[in-house]
Amino acid sequence: MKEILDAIQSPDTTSADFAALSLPESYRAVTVHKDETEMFAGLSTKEKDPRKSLHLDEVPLPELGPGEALVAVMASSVNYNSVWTSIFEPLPTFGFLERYGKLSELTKRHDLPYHIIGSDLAGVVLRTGPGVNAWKPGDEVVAHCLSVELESSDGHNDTMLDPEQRIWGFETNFGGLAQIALVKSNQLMPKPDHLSWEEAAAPGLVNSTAYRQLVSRNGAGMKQGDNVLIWGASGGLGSYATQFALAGGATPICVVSSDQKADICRSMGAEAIIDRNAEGYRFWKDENTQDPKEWKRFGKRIRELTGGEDVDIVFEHPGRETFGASVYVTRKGGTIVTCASTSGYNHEYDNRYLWMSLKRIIGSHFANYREAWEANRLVAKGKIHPTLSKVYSLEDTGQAAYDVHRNLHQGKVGVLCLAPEEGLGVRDHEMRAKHIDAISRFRNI
Ligand SMILES: C/C=C/C(=O)SCCNC(=O)CCNC(=O)[C@H](O)C(C)(C)COP(=O)(O)OP(=O)(O)OC[C@H]1O[C@@H](n2cnc3c(N)ncnc32)[C@H](O)[C@@H]1OP(=O)(O)O
Ligand SMILES: NC(=O)C1=CN([C@@H]2O[C@H](COP(=O)(O)OP(=O)(O)OC[C@H]3O[C@@H](n4cnc5c(N)ncnc54)[C@H](OP(=O)(O)O)[C@@H]3O)[C@@H](O)[C@H]2O)C=CC1
Repeated sequence: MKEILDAIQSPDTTSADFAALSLPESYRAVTVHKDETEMFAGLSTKEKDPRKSLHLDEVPLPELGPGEALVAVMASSVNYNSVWTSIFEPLPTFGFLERYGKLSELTKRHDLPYHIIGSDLAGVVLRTGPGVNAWKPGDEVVAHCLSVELESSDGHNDTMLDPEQRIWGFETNFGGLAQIALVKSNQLMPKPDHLSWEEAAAPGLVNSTAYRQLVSRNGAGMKQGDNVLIWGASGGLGSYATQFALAGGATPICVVSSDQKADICRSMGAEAIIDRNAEGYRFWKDENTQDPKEWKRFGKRIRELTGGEDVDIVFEHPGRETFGASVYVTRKGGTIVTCASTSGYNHEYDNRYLWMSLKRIIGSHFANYREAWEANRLVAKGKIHPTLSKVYSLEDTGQAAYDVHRNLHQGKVGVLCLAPEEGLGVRDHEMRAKHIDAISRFRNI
C-alpha cells in the first residue's frame, strides 16, 4: 500500500508506472458483519450505535471483472445510507448482497459475510478490466454511486430505471470507505482539480441526488423565481439544494434547527430561514395525530418570509414528521419532491390539500448517469462547492457515522482513507484561490 501511496504522491508517476504497480492481496476496509445483524435487537433507532457495528477489517482484494475498475481511495465521506447499514435499518443490507449475488457468476463476488460500505470516493485508478477504454491507471477520479447492468431496455432512457439499479456501497459490496474500492467504470468521473481529496469526495452522492430531485426534469424541474422550501438546509442533501436554488435564481426557504446552522445558510446567501427548534413546531400532537394548526402556523411563517407567497417546491426527506406540513404549505399546482423518510416511511397527509389544489408528489432517488455527471461538472466549474465540515480517519469512521446519526454534524463529514493528511491532491491552485471562502465555509464548525 505504501508503494501505491508513494506513486500517487509523486508528480512524476506515469500511467505505465501505475499499471506496473503490484496490487496488495488485501486491504483495510470499513465493514458490517453478517453475524451481527441482530446486535441491536430491542433498541430504539436512536440507541443503535454505529461505533459498535462498524469494523475496520483487513479484507481480500476482489477479482476485477469486465467493465470495472479498482481505485486507490484517498478519501471518502459518510452518507446517511451508511448510517442505515450500520444500524441494520430498515433492513440488513446483506439481503441486497444475496439478491445481487444470484444474478451472475461475477456478481457472486458481492455476496460475502461482510459488507464493505461507502458510496463516495476520490482517488486514483489502479487497474481497469476488459472493455474499459475511457479510463486508465493513474487517472484522478471521483465515483458516483449508481450501479446498473443496463441489459433491459427499461433503463435505456433514464439509467435510474434499470431493473437492476443498485447503490454502490449500500446494495453492492466493495464500497468507498476503504483503501481500495471496486466500481463499474461508468461510475468514474474526473476529480475536480481545485479540490483536495477529502473535499472532492464530499459532494458526490448528495450533490447528484439534490440535482435530480430539485433541478432535473426528472425531479421538480426548478425554475428561476421559484420559492423552494428546503428541510435540513445545512445538512448533507440540503446544503447542495440550497446552493442549487441560489445558483438557479430561485429563493430557498431554509429550515434548520440551530442558530449556527441558520448562520451557515446565511453565509451561503440564503435570506429566508426558519429555525424549527427555536420556533417550536409540533406537527404531531401524539404518535398518531397531526396538528393542522401547526401546519398553518408554519405556512404563515413562510408567507412572512416570502412577502405572502407559498412555496412552489418542497425539498422533502425527513418524511413522516414533516410530510403533512410539506403537502399543506405547497402552493396550488406546486410540487413536493421526496427522496427519503429519515423520521419514518409511513407518511400521512390530508389528501384534500393535494387534489383540490392540484399539487404533485414526486419520488426521486439518486441520479442517472448523466445527472451525476452534470452535478459533478458544476463542482468542477466552481459553481457548486463542497460542504465538508469535519474530517475523520478511516479508524474513526464509526464515530463519524455516529455524528451523522445523532445530527451532531454540519454539511458533509469526510473520511481520509489512503491520504495521510488533509489538503493533498489540489492541482489547480489558481482556481482554488478564487473559491477558497466558499470551499471552506463549512470547515471545522
Ligand atoms: C443514494 C442514497 C440513497 C439513500 O440514502 S435512500 C435511504 C436508504 N434506503 C432505504 O431505506 C431503502 C431500503 N430498501 C428497502 O427497504 C427495500 O428494498 C424496499 C422496501 C425498497 C423494497 O423491498 P423488497 O422486499 O425488495 O420489495 P418487494 O416488492 O416487497 O419484494 C420483492 C418481491 O415482490 C415482488 N413484487 C414486486 N412488485 C410486485 C407487485 N406489484 N405485485 C406482486 N409482486 C411484486 C417482486 O417480484 C419480488 O419477488 P421475489 O422475492 O419472488 O423475487
Ligand atoms: N434517495 C436518495 O437518493 C437519497 C436519500 N438520502 C436520504 O435522505 C436523508 C437525509 O440525508 P442527508 O441530507 O445526507 O442527511 P443529514 O443528516 O446530513 O441532513 C438531514 C437534515 O435533515 C434535518 N432533519 C433530520 N430529521 C428531521 C426531522 N425529523 N424534521 C425536520 N428536519 C429533520 C436535519 O437538519 P436540522 O436539524 O438543521 O433541521 C438534518 O441535518 C437520509 O434518510 C438519507 O438516507 C440521502 C441521499 C440520497
